[in-house]
Amino acid sequence: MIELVNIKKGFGEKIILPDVSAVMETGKVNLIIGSSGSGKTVMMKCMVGLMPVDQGKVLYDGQDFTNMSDHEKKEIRQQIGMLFQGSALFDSMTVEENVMFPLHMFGKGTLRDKKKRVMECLERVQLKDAAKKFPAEISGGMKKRVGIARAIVLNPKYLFCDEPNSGLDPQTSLLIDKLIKELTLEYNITTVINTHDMNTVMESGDHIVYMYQGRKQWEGSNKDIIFSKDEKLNDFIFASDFLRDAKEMRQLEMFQESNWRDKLKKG
Ligand SMILES: Nc1ncnc2c1ncn2[C@@H]1O[C@H](COP(=O)(O)OP(=O)(O)OP(=O)(O)O)[C@@H](O)[C@H]1O
Repeated sequence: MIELVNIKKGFGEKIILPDVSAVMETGKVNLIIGSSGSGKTVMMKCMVGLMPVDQGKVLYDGQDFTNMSDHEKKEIRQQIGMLFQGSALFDSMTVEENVMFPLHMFGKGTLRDKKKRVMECLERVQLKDAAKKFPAEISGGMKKRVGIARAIVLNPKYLFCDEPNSGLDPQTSLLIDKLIKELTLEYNITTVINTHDMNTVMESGDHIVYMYQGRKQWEGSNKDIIFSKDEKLNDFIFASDFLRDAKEMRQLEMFQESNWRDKLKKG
């Protein structure tokens, strides 16, 4: 579990996150959503320590990351996997070498053990056959999967994904979402995804934090969204007439489920 406690972050006079508190839950896909400029990336960078916070703290399973020594921070960082926007693979390295990279940096054990672990991860993302290829020789979806294999190679407790679906077609996006969700459950990872993708929200949003102008405007699950009365959230998620209609249809379907009265009361 990752907790943000009263995080404040600004640049000069400009305050981006005035006071954010949120919990990223273990074994769940936690999504940070919000329009452009709402502070999602700044929040994620504060969480992983790429940006120092002005006030407040970030706790990793109860440990105060914000006030740790560099040595202690390094230990937490080794438990963090990151999937960057655009995959950020090294072009001059093969798929296998890209996935090996974190093991060379931080991993213990023999070269043989490391190679075995790399192949396990490539197998998990169904890319064993592409091990000797270079990034230029594979598709965007495959690159994302290499990025995922690299992010999980050190068995992370925490996984951060920045816009994992950017540049992918809807079908490939769904496959990537499914893979991230499966890995999250399989290894009980605290996964945090920064996304604009509404498919991801509706399919993978176990826990969603909606940011509006640097503040946490709403939080809940993909099921709660259907019944949310928060106008800003509704304008953001159900932006088109088509999606508003789809929401109403889904509400009708869910009304027929047993606990609909509770959902309505909750809002
Ligand atoms: N290093 C920086 N220096 C100054 N301002 C910054 C810096 N990084 C971000 N900002 C500002 O913080 C605000 C929030 O930016 P952020 O990148 O977090 O938005 P976002 O919600 O991730 O947007 P997008 O969805 O477009 O990626 C923006 O106004 C941005 O200009």
